[in-house]
Amino acid sequence: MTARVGVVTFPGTLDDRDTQRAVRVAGAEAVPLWHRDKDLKQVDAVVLPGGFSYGDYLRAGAISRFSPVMETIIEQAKAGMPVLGICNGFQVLTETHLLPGAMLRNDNLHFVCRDQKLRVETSATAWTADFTDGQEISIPLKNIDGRYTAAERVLDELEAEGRVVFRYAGPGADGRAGGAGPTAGGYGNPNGSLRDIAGISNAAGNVVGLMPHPEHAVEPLIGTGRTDGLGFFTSVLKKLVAA
Ligand SMILES: NC(=O)CC[C@H](N)C(=O)O
Repeated sequence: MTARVGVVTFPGTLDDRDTQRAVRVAGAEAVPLWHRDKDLKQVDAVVLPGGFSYGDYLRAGAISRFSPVMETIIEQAKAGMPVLGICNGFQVLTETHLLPGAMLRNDNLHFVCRDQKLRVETSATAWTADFTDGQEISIPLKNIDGRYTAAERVLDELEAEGRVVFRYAGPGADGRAGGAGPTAGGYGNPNGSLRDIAGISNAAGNVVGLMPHPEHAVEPLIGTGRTDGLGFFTSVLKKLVAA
């Protein structure tokens, strides 16, 4: 049976089409979910794509948090359903408190758009099982509110529990360093995120959020031609088949 992966569209979402395509390229059925749907149409997993949901008013992700679709997603995520938040989706996940911390404006106050190298710190999540620990990948990054922040205590806890899933690890494979911020460690960290954190998971490992965009790097003919993002979508399929 083909796994069904829901892709949420809020007003202002940008990357839902690319995310649906990435799901299909990986071999699953992409199920569009509208922000007003409380019913998740029996999907096995959900992706919250990038964009500017509700225009990023108040704060990125702050209004989406109260949408009907999120009510059910929060419930299901707590029951173990795999959820991936990409960029604006990660911002929504911190606003809902499914993931700890918050996203601040990039330290250079600019929208940063570049190819970004990441280190996959752990393959022990629903969305990274197809990578190896320490593997370096390059996928696009494009945001203005990407500076991950959390209390020291929370950061220590994330590290101790192996929940830092991705760290910024240098400019992307295209070698362009564009947009690195003033507090960044060399050109590696593009926005001043604490401890170079690009993505984290919840304690159970089913909910993952990251700022860079795997859905834009799944086909050799598009973009940088790299397919490093495909592993996110194939990882969750294996998990669903095994379940
Ligand atoms: N690409 C995106 O998802 C943009 C995310 C967000 N609205 C920001 O600019 O920070």
